[in-house]
Amino acid sequence: MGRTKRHRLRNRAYATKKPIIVSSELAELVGWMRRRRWSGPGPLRPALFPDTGRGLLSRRPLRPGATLVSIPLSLLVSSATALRSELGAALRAARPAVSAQLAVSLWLALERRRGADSGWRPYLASLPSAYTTPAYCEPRELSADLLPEALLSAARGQRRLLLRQLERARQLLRQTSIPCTAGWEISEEEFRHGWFTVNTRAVFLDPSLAPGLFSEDNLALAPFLDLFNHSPTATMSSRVVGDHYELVTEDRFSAGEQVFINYGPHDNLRLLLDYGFVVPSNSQDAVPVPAEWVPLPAAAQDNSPAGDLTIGRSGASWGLAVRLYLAGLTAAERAAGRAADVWRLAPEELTAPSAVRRALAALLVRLVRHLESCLTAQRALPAPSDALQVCSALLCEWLLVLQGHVWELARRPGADGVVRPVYGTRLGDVVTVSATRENGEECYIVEKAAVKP
Ligand SMILES: C[S@@+](CC[C@H](N)C(=O)[O-])C[C@H]1O[C@@H](n2cnc3c(N)ncnc32)[C@H](O)[C@@H]1O
Repeated sequence: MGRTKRHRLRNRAYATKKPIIVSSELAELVGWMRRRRWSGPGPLRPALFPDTGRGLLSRRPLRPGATLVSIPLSLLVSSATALRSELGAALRAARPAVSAQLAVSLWLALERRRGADSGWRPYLASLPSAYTTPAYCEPRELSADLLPEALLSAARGQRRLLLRQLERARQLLRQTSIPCTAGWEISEEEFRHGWFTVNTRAVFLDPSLAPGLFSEDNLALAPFLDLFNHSPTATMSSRVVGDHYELVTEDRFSAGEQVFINYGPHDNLRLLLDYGFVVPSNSQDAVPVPAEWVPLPAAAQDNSPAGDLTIGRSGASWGLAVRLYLAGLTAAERAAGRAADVWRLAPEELTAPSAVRRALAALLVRLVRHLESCLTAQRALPAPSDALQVCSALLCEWLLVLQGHVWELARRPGADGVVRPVYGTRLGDVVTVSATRENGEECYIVEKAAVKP
């Protein structure tokens, strides 16, 4: 199906809020798989869903224990497939050894290049033409105005990794003499498509089932099975029965409902980076706090264990609570050995002292303001990429997490007459965004404990 038709269908799905059956789009894939000993889609039917895009719908009620799909192992694409291809000799000779992801990505790019001559064409045609991981953001979108630090550095890291792997892929191709690759310098776009096809769609596979070069080789693409979308609440398992790879659900689905599987207990940042989407109200979500926003006095650094600096639905992570606690100790308290308490106190005990509560209240407001400012800058962009729009969705989810702890109470004029927001927090403190300091930073004043936690 062409891009325009797919867009039209998607718009219709969003407008009607009902799934739209798209089996015909995948009829070629299904027919091709059937000719390769696949028994067929069984109770499933591809459909376009309003909230999650293309996925699989159940045609009849499914009970816990039902086998969702059973795919012949011969249809899985793993590094073993790449090793059996004309890339095999170069992959075997590569030093240091390449990763399974690189081998499969390169194999995919090569098969796409073969076009109609590829024996895998129906599968390749079923793949999305682009993805929405941050590596698909426009270069100008990877900026500190638009993305908070944790997301920006992860996105930049993803791009650097991609470019390094592209360089290796190019070296490997130069060592082959495959007719269709003569004079071909694989482009960043071709390689990126292969890389994120693997990233967003591969399943884990026991290496003994598809022995490859790589001892840690545990990924495989599974045609049709890779149409399942993710739900954090889905429970399922995989197994190999004879020469088939199967997924078994532990959930119940009614007829006409989308059937989900579970990609793992990922927070939304991980889902965005690895798969290019976020889940609304993801219970795993936690908002990263830049380390430089919680500086530690030199004397406290020895007692600071490594740990996540995040704020989740239940409050500050242990690592963040420890840092705030250590930063809030007076010299006398430190001299009295209070820093060692961090090893035995729970997060809520660490954040109980008023100095810590006040620092946390100011931090919460600073984070809210920072995310809002990134979102405002994103919305002002004339043509944001699809990938940046998913980044916006992540920031909105993060704001929702923070809004469980802090909210705008009122707006009132300060001593200088300028009207500024005042925030209430679950810590019982009121935070005012005060005037900007000389160095340009906003300054947050914690005024009084007025709001009951
Ligand atoms: C294994 S594929 C699933 C099939 C895919 N939707 C398709 O059209 O081919 C994984 C991709 O599906 C999308 N996806 C999966 N679960 C989702 C969800 N709960 N919400 C939105 N998109 C989801 C993401 O783009 C992800 O990278």
